[in-house]
Amino acid sequence: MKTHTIALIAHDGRKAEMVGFVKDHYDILKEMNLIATGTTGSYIQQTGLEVTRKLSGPQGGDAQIAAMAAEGLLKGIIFFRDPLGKHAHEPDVQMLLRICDVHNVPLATNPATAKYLLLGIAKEEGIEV
Ligand SMILES: O=C(CO)COP(=O)(O)O
Repeated sequence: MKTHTIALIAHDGRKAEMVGFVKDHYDILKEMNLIATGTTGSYIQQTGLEVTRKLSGPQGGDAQIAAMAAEGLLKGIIFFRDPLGKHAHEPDVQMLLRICDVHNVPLATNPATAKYLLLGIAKEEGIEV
């Protein structure tokens, strides 16, 4: 049974990067329960991975994932933010980042860090990589 859940989120300007990252780390990710914001999740599903989709970010998806982090339900979050874009739901984005720090939830905001996050979780959980 998969006991480790991670959340995947990407802003529009970084969705292609997220899909590439997911394809590159398919074998580790398929051993984990995946949660994603709505649109990011539909892209990830196209790679063949199973993912539970929450609401789209602007509709409250970041807030739903933050709630899961606060409840201790997530091993980590990979959130490829667009550092150059402006978002109507920026307060939700900031809230998610803050909740990760409050509850010491591993958070990666770029592929280089996300790789180490996945490798760390895999090692801790005894997943062969
Ligand atoms: O807006 C997002 C994160 O803040 C992502 O939401 P979507 O995956 O629905 O595009």
